[in-house]
Amino acid sequence: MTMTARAAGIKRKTKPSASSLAKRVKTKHVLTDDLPWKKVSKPREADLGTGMDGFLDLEEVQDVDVVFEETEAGRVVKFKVRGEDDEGEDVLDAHVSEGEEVAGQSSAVTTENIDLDALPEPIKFDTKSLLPEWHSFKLHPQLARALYAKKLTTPTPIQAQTLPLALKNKDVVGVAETGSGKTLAYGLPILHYLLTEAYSRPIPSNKTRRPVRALVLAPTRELALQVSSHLNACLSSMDVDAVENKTGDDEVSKKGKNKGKAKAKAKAAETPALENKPKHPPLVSVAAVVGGMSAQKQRRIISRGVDVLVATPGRLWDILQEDDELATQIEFLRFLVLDEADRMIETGHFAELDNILRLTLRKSDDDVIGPENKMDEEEDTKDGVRGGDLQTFVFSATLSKDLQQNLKRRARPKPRRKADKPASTLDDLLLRLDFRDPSPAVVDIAPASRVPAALTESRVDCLAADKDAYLYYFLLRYPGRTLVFLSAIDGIRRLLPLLALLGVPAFPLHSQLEQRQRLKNLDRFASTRNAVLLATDVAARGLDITGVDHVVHYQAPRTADAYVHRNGRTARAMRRGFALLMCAPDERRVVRALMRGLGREEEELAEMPVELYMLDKLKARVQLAREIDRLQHKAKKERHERSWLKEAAEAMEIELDSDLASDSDEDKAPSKQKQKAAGAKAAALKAQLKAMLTQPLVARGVSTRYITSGVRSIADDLLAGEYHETMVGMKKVEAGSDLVPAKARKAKKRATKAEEEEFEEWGGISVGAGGSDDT
Ligand SMILES: Nc1ncnc2c1ncn2[C@@H]1O[C@H](COP(=O)(O)OP(=O)(O)OP(=O)(O)O)[C@@H](O)[C@H]1O
Repeated sequence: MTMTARAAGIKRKTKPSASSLAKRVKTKHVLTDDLPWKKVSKPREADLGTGMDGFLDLEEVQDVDVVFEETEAGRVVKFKVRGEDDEGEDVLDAHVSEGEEVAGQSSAVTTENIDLDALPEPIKFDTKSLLPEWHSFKLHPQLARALYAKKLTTPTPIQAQTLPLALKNKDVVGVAETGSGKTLAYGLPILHYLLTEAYSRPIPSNKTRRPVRALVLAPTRELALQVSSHLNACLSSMDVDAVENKTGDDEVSKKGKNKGKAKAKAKAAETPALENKPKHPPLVSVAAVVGGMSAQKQRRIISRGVDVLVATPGRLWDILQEDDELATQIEFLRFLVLDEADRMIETGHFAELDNILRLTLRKSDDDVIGPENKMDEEEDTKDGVRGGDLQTFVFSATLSKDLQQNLKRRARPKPRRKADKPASTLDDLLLRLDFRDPSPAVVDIAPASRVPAALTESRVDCLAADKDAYLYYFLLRYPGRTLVFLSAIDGIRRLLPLLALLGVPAFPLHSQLEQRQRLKNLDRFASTRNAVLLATDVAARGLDITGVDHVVHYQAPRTADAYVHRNGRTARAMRRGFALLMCAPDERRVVRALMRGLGREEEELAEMPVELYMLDKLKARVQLAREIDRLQHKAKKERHERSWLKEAAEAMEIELDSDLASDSDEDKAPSKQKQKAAGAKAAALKAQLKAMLTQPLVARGVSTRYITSGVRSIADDLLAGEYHETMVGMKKVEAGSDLVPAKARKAKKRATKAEEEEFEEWGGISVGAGGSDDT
């Protein structure tokens, strides 16, 4: 019989192999965690999303009998693994292995045909000629190959400045603008160290539990999964090879006469043909441990041995409380990283973070009992820093200058006793970090304004009640991938059906969604060209979503740091990006304060131009969509209340009063006729909206019949390739290219103050039921 198991809520049945049944001779009892789980590919038809390592894994197990045994404690389930021979654990390991990859981690693979005493086959890569700008760092060839394959030919400034320090064992505090490559700034030195170590010792058996050598703590699950997958990508040789060969081919076809040279280059990479070689366990493995996903599976992965553990503090602390061995390993870490440290104290996991960090503090010599399998420590010292000791990296785009100064000045902390009070602020926490380095290096290359050079900022002043229409205007006016930040989940829930009715593809992302759904929505957003992600600040930090064109602050963020990080989801890795701040009259003070917090003036933000004539047309659509949504919401609520009442009465075996059971009472339960009428009204409004949506939106003074006539000729736009398909008569331009400079805006404001006041008094459209701003 074959047993199937649930991983993140999915079941799958598989048949046992005929051979395994035929050869069945022995059985042994094991725990669920020790069963030979094997990853299977995600079924496409299940629409589970792609591209997020660890998002949802499906595992199956074969040749396992499920046995129910009566014990004193009651009936218990036991699993029996059938084996072909009597080699116990070996048999189990061999099953676990084949081709398994879990949570972005290449896990145990069969060690059959592998000479465990041999050193891993060295990798060669000609960094000097293929990646000259990385050459001086002398990174492990496997990393150089990965960088080459990913076409990361030049280190970013933060990488260039922190790598030499980190590679000399120094503790590093790195501050650089969002999207500037901080992950690799700390990831490369860690992987370099671990790979160098792994290639200089015999291939490890998959039976020994390797200790965790590096711990990366990140504030959100998505960020932890992203970091894990980012680091894994640097270790995945197969991927590297594929792209590398492709790179060679591309060069051949592109350069034509340089054919021979390009081929020689590709050859210089000297990619070992890995496909037909026996596989050994990964020499360095990276895995993520985050909440919202199977804790059992994460424990299993850790128990198999992970070199780099990327974790959110909450889940890691849960696991640590039950896993003494892991707790000991954390005490003897080689690398500790706090990614987005300043966010971590806001997430409600501060206590867990503090607890985890306490494990990394130096103990008095009497307390120290190293883990059995602790690697030999290096004894060399570079720049006064002893190798082999814990090395700490703290990275963020926003760490205050004061804090950096304090870090530099700080005295070496004394080991703390357990009874010490926990830290309560970021400064407190960082100052209590046990840097082994007497003078941690602080590299702060964030621009003073904290605005990446490639980001264009802008604002639009509008009434809170008009924000939906302004957002809709923006989405139609500047198509692209837009990330909209709201300050409350209610706001997302309200806006989502509204955008759906208006035909705008939008996905939600907030903490009350299941993790599976969160990752799936991220995936869908990333793979849909003109989509909207409606998110709370859970998406503000660290997320590296390819091709986010715009960030919209539907509500002003509460802090300057939040503003910086939200904006940082666009304009990453030197790509252009645009951020729009929607500012209602009652948010002006907040906006002023947050701009001051950035050392800037409120007026510095240029204004996004809005064609009021076009906006009015959109307001009519929005108004209608709100009314439909209100009717649908009301009908749904009534249906839900009635069925709940009925079910409760049935469960209690009581009869409902006739006025509750029947539909006769006007106030409490509308008649079927009333319901029907409401349904018909909603349907009629929907038809009206549909008709509206099919009508072209034509700017004032434009003739669609005679394209060369009218105040604005659309023929010119057509010829110039600037014809806007959705808003006819408006130029198709990138967001940010038509901004009104702040000074001009000020002058205009003075001149038209009276006019503006009139506009504000008019107040735009009214807010339907449940349609208030969720701030
Ligand atoms: N040397 C490089 N050259 C080009 N692109 C790079 C380089 N290093 C990293 N990148 C890319 O830059 C993007 C942003 O990197 P990363 O997520 O590490 O930024 P970050 O500084 O951590 O941002 P945030 O502050 O928002 O967390 C990623 O897509 C990454 O692949």
